[in-house]
Amino acid sequence: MSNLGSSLPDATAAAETLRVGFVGLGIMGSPMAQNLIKSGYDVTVWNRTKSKCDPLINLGAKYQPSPQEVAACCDVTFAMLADPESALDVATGENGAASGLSPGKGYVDVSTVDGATSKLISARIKDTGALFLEAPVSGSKKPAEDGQLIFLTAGDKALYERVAPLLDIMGKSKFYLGEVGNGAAMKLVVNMIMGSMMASFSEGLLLSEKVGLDPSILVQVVSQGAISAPMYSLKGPSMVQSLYPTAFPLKHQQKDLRLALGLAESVSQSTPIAAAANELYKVAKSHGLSDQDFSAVIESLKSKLPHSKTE
Ligand SMILES: NC(=O)C1=CN([C@@H]2O[C@H](COP(=O)(O)OP(=O)(O)OC[C@H]3O[C@@H](n4cnc5c(N)ncnc54)[C@H](OP(=O)(O)O)[C@@H]3O)[C@@H](O)[C@H]2O)C=CC1
Ligand SMILES: O=CCCC(=O)O
Repeated sequence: MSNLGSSLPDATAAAETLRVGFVGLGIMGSPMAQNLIKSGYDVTVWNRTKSKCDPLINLGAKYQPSPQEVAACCDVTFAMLADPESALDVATGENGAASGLSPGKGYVDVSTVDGATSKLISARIKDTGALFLEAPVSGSKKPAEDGQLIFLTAGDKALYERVAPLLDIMGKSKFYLGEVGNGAAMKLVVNMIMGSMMASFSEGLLLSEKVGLDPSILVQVVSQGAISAPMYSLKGPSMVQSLYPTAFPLKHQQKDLRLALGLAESVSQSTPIAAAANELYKVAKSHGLSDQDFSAVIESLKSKLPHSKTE
């Protein structure tokens, strides 16, 4: 029986009594934490850039000045960080969450990272006697706002069960995939497919235009056929206008392709389509499009690229 299972209150009464930490309040973390606050949870937040905490504090969240102090005063702490480096640092670095954890507590990392990073974080968290769950999400800014994310979890089953009511507030479904690393791998495979789909869609939009077709009509045709995907209907109209309002930053999509290619390499799986797509995202990054939506990858296929910038 886990410490967490024996020392935390029953899930049925959890909303009133469970103290929830949330560190990392970017595009995804902010709406996820907001949904927990609105559901009545006692939420304590931290973010590297403190000003991003303010809207949540105004909604009733408490604030602590470090991940360590968040973890120390909460039963369960969620982390939504940019990449493997920041996820590792916030969990295990100086004043990181691990230094505030102890038996009876839990740490849930919902960032998209590779399995090796997730295992490092897990080992450090488990050293403290706390429980660990990796739980990256499928779904972007709007699903995060609407509580419609898909959680891909792995790790301590007792923690999965304990936080299930919270995952149900932030998401529409959740998968428990066993050992730490499996959630990360599932997420990377999904985002590898997504990155290639977006690159291929970009080629189609530009080709249609070049042969004299209206790319807006291509978007409509695609949306009614077998290759229809919400992503094309959602992003297509703005891509046609060369507009890329950020929901999923391009730099994160390229990070996910890079990590997925590493995963494929580790098992000698051939992934030439994803490798080609990754090159397009790298070109887009080198032209200053990192913080635009990942649909801006289309710009890397245009003969006139936006103003160049070295990153
Ligand atoms: N946006 C999306 O559609 C989706 C994103 N994801 C994944 O979720 C994660 C977060 O994405 P998203 O919210 O979009 O990203 P953002 O870039 O909006 O937010 C990143 C967060 O990480 C923090 N951060 C970055 N570097 C550090 C550091 N060195 N130390 C401490 N904190 C740091 C940022 O803090 P600060 O505010 O100070 O910069 C911010 O809170 C990523 O792993 C991404 O791949 C998963 C599903 C969908
Ligand atoms: O990691 C980002 C995923 C975005 C999405 O699933 O729409």
